[in-house]
Amino acid sequence: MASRTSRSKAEHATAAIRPIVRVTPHEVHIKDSNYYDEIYASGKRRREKDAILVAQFDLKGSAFSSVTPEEHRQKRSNLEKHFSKQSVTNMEHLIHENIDKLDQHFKRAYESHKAVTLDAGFAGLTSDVIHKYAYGINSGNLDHEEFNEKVRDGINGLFKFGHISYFFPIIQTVMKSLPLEWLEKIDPFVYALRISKENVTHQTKEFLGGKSSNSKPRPIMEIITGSDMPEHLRQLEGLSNDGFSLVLGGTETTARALTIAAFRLISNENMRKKLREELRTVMPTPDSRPTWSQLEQLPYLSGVVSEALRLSTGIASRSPRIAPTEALLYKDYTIPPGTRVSQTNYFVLTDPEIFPDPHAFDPDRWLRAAAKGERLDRFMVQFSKGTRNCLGMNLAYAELFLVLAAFVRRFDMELFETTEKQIAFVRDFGTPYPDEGNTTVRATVTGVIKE
Ligand code: HEM
Repeated sequence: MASRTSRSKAEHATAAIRPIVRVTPHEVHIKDSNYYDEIYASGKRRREKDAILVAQFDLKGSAFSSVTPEEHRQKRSNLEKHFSKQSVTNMEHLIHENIDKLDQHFKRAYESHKAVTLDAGFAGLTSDVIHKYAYGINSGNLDHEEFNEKVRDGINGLFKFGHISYFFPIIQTVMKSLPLEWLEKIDPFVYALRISKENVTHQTKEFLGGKSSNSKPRPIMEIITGSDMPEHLRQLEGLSNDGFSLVLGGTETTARALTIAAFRLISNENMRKKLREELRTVMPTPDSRPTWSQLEQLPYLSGVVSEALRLSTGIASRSPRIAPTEALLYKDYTIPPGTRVSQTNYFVLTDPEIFPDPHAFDPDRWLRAAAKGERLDRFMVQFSKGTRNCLGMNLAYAELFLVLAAFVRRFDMELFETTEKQIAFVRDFGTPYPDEGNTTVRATVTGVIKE
């Protein structure tokens, strides 16, 4: 399959005439890490998304697809409180329950000497957590013997299909009207996308009809579809698409960050030992269950999490903003109001002026920066910035801290038939992909830590 955008092609294109390039007739790209906050601004500085660009994802009526700040605020405020730091802290037990399941997989793999596919395990975990939190259902990925290798098919479908439907919007209507059995044969990824969307719509409809999940605490979608919510917000399409963006956003990005970290930690024994020693302070035994808040205090683990987020990139594609009433000033340039302006997150996250030797996974860079009083976190744009930043970032952080702590404190692993090639960012389909297939890391479990 042809790649959507080759990373190196994009790098060369923007490097040639940096830092400001008109990348399409309607969009200006500014490659300057210090200018990011101007484009992705918050507060009173009005920023909109582009209606044509968001339409490619077919998530009508959702917070993600809102164009104006007013519409966005109304939709997002409904969801936001469930992803505050406090709310995520309150649902930590859900993450722990799924870590326990992953743990059992790794212990069985140790006994059977079979290789485990870590990326599928991590995507299974993030998907099971968000399904339970948002819908109160067990999506059961971690109950499969080999995890659920197909868990990411729907997401792949969305990103790959979104690119085509951006240029040919009519194709969305065609794909929706095709019988499922035909669609399965034509494109298994778009088929998986339609199945997951139909499931989410079905669940949302049931909640809107008054069904109770009997889950404690009540799942987010049950709360926001409740009869006590304002009627104009209780619309099936918008709510289903909000639920679908949670499920989509909550799976692949965090799983990829976990996979990149796992690859580096398995490959580097010194790093693993250093982290394990630090973890012993809050995990006296391998089975200890530290809290996210305890783990966040650990400087080396924090460095590992930051490097995982930085080098996994998050969203690879450009996501422009429009300042509808403000002319943006960049050096000698005045960008007229209404222009799409973007900056690719990857360029900031690997800017050698800010992160020397940018492709090295180096948790210590965070400790060195802190000792010098440097604020590298200002350039951590993987969750974007401003009013349209990531809704689920606290959940992503909690999962990263809790899963990586258990992974390193409890197991030793060796890579199995996996090289840098399988984790490299070569193709951009919304999130980064290697040359072929998904980001994949396979490993054998060589030790279960006893003390
Ligand atoms: C490492 C993990 C993650 C990364 C790197 C990430 C990255 C991002 C980015 C860059 C955006 C802005 C997209 C844009 O410009 O349109 C975004 C938005 C969003 N993310 Fe995440 N995300 C992550 C995890 C999550 C999780 C766990 C959830 C689920 C709860 C989630 C749900 C969303 C939603 C719903 C939006 C749309 C927010 C809005 O427009 O108001 N993300 N994410």
